[in-house]
Amino acid sequence: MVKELALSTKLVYQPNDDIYNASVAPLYQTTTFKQKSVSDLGQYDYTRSGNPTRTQLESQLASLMKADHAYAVNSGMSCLDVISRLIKQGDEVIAGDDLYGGTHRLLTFLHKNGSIKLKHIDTTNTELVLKSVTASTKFIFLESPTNPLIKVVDLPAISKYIRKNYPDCIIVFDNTMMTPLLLSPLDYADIQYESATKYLNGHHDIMAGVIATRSKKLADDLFFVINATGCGLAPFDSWLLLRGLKTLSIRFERQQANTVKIANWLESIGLTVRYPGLKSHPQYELHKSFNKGFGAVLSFETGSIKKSEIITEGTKIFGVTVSFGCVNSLISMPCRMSHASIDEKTRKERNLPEDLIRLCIGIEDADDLIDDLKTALLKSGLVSESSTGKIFVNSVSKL
Ligand SMILES: Cc1ncc(COP(=O)(O)O)c(C=O)c1O
Ligand SMILES: N[C@@H](CCSC[C@H](N)C(=O)O)C(=O)O
Repeated sequence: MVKELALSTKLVYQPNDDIYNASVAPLYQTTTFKQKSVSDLGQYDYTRSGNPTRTQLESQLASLMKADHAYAVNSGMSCLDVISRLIKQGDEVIAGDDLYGGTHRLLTFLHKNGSIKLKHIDTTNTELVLKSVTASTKFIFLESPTNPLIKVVDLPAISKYIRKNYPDCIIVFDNTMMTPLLLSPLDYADIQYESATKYLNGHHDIMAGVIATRSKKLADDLFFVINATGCGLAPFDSWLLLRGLKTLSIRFERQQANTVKIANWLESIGLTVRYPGLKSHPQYELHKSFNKGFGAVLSFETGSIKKSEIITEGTKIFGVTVSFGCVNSLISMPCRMSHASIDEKTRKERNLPEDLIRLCIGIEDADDLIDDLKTALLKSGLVSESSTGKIFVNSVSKL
């Protein structure tokens, strides 16, 4: 039996069949392909329908995602747009109530249009999910750990129940936070998608998304929409993503190691930190039971919007930036930035704290990052430094 290559090898080992044996897959920066005859299209005719650079990327992504079919599109939101076009008018859809703000925005738009019947529920409450899914539920949208509250969804339990009782319900999983390195969602879900803008590319220089499935029927339907709407990833962006993928494993390893160190430091000074790699996380064991790591995003509250603003704006190495997965460390206030598309009333209903700070850790030196945070925390007055250099939280005042 041939031993399967490890993901870290598959990321850099990208064989291609270039006629000149180029070490790096060539970039086919072309819109059209000449045909042998009017009736013989050949493999490619038009880049919206297919392009060799995109095919190279898609076959690598399929292998990484343990999928039979993978498609590269022009953003993570395009993935959701394509998938949502498979929903038939009036179909009931269940979605988590702590999904990424843009996901909430598009699904809510479709609901208000009357295209879908959407129920937002707390999908980290497994009992509630099992009670809420019925024969009318055609799609369920899940994400874990959630962004930005870092709550864990019991994907294996939910999948087992749905597959046994409602095999026609399509389980869609957004794996942006974990990447194929830490989780293979297709072991549990019918469709996996990821914003490749984040870790897969890793350098914040392209927008991209990936949709993967093991079902031929779903793959055909997804491809139809991608070709019909024209959201396939452009050749140059496909080429850049192929390059970014090569360092995913090494980047993510460093990002996680830094995050563990920073999460422990923040906890040690008295803050309550949301990170599934901390034993204090209420779902630490659950997360560990089906993921191979903890990721590189954490969040914490300060008890004061003003202090959160001073901390966020008071860092130097951390960029005040939306998004995550970049080699650079980023700091943000989700309610003002990435999740501002969720209105204030809904944020309140979903217990999304307005003072929440999200850290997305990069590959810099962890001690430099801690020093940067220390300076900003001291500036905000949230923490003090003792004569022996010990940092401690003063008190978490009310909002
Ligand atoms: C979890 C998650 N899914 C999907 C998206 C959408 O991806 P993109 O920005 O590439 O459209 C984002 C962020 O934007 C995200 O955080
Ligand atoms: N203005 C953008 C905000 C993008 S947020 C990107 C990312 N998913 C994150 O969580 O930071 C928008 O309106 O979508």
